[in-house]
Amino acid sequence: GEMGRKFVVGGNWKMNGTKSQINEILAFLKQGPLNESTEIIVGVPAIYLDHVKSNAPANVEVAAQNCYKVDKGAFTGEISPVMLKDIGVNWVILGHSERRQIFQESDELVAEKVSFALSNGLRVIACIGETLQEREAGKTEEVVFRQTQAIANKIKDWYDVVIAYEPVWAIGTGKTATPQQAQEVHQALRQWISQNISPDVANSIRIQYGGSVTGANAQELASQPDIDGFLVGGASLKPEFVNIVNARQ
Ligand SMILES: O=C(COP(=O)(O)O)NO
Repeated sequence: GEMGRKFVVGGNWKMNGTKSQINEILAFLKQGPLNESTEIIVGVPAIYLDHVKSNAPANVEVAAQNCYKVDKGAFTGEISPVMLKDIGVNWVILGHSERRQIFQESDELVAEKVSFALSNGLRVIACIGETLQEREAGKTEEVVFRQTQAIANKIKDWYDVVIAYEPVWAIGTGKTATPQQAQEVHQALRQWISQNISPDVANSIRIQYGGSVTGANAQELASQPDIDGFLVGGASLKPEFVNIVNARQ
């Protein structure tokens, strides 16, 4: 990728899959062919993490879709980053818009989760993005800067962080941001990072685009200089995910 940033494509399965459906996904991932120079991470429902970890191809990393901000204790239903490391899971998706919108996770809680996950040796895909209302009010940049600032307030090192910019109005809607719309936000965010964190972090951090990415639109999006990969929902459950992984040669 640009400036030596390794292209990274995440597949967020969300709350989808049975063991047999997952085995079908693993089969098409195994068949590939998957571009060797692209980093691939699949976001798996927690209950299947060990199964996928044990059966995924070597070049496919496994991520949890959430975890808590404490290592153990009386937090019924929650998952600890320590447990994820214990079963060899090295990635976690945090702050997904569905966690923020449906499960009311605040910027603060997301930032605490990111910080705790990193301090426990996990790598993080940190999700940000504006709602349609915020975009229509011209607040897109204000929102994504605020969400990134909240994380910056809690962490020191960014080398184990990938940012996923996912405009909420494009998630699951079939309404994809145009390559220009996406590039504009990615570029503004990278600029903001350069000014508010450091030029080094700005140049090296990967910023994924997410929101109705498909095999048909992935290549044009991938050609944008500040788009370093994708976080794919619906299409990651289908064989076309292979085309999305290979969108940048
Ligand atoms: O939420 C998403 C995007 O979902 P879709 O690709 O289904 O729009 N990625 O985390």
